[in-house]
Amino acid sequence: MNTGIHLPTLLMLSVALNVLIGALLWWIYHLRGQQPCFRLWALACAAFAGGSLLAAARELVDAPFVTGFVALAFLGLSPLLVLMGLQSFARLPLRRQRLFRRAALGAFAVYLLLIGATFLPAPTLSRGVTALFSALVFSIAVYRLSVIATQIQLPVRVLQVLFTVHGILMMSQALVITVDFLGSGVPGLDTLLRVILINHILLATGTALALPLMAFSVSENRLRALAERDSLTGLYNRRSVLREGARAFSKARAGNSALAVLMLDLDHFKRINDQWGHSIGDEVLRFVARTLEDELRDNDIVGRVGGEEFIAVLPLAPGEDFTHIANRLLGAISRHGSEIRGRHMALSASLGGILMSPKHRSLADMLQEADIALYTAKNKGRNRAEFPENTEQPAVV
Ligand SMILES: Nc1nc2c(ncn2[C@@H]2O[C@H](COP(=O)(O)OP(=O)(O)OP(=O)(O)O)[C@@H](O)[C@H]2O)c(=O)[nH]1
Repeated sequence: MNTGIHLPTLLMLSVALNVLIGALLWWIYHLRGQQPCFRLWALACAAFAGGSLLAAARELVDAPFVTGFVALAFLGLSPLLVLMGLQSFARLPLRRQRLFRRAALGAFAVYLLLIGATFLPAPTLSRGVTALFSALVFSIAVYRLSVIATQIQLPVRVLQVLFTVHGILMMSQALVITVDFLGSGVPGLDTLLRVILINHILLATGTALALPLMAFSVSENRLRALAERDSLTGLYNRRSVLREGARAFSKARAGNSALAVLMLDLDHFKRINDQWGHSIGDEVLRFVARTLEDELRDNDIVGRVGGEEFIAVLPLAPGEDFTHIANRLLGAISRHGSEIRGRHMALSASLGGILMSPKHRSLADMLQEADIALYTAKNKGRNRAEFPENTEQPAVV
């Protein structure tokens, strides 16, 4: 079977690309505060390029130790360095990182022993060992990726596919070589190995390109979370909830649909801090955030806008009564908040709620009225909700 691909050209192209990407990763390593994953991935590219060059030199020079054993050592090291980079990128606790590094070094030592033991009597078998080792490393890398980040789907999925296909390819190579070694004979072995090699080269180059893409997407996500989220509760911060709320306001106006704004403030929160300490106070704030998330829907917009003050912007279905939702929230807070981390406390909140009407020109108008309603709720004794446009519906908590 003619693959139609000139292998030496493809090999040289891939070596050149890996050297270039490796240099880029090394540069990024220095630019980005020496994040170790970039150095490890740069070294992985170098190991792949070096191993490929040495293996290719087999045709030109008669130095089997260098073009065989050393080349295979580099080619096995390359996926291991990719995995070590992923491990470091995942920001695991230091103890687990150290444990993994030791396990990786141990596995590499065993690998070197195996290729060393098989190289002289059966050089082809040592290539099978490299393939098997790479397949194992790729399987672990697929698992590691699934744990890394759940928010950024695409680049992680691309890498997972690359690793999976690469793992399967390497496993097939190991199987083909073993079957042939055991004397069963594989028809067209050379062509088969050549096809596997071509795909191996393409996949390795693809991985080198996808790794920085994945790293940047994750960093971008982390930065965005820092800029948009309240670090204590994970809810939107003031800026984001106002921005998203304003968007929902415009959408509701344009679509002539209903929208409500709720402003919620915990009652006597200072007393909780004073009595139980700040860390329990923080726990209470996290509890309220979780309660809001659980009680509200996915398309509702919720944020923490001050110490113990929260805002929710609720797009409503036709005819939906938002006062029920508001009272349900207050009920959930006082019911489930009676015990936090084993401490009995009478947690409650006050709420001001407002329904969008034609007089509101912006979200700010609604917030202003919701704030006044909240103030009224506090003045009327707290633990209640006030709705200026719905005064016939008393707040029941
Ligand atoms: N634990 C914790 N406390 C905070 C945080 N931000 C603000 N606070 C505290 O929240 C308390 C707010 O107190 P006040 O504004 O007097 O409000 P309050 O005690 O809830 O009284 P009312 O709102 O009138 O019912 C202060 O003690 C702040 O120190 C935070 O992030 N964590």
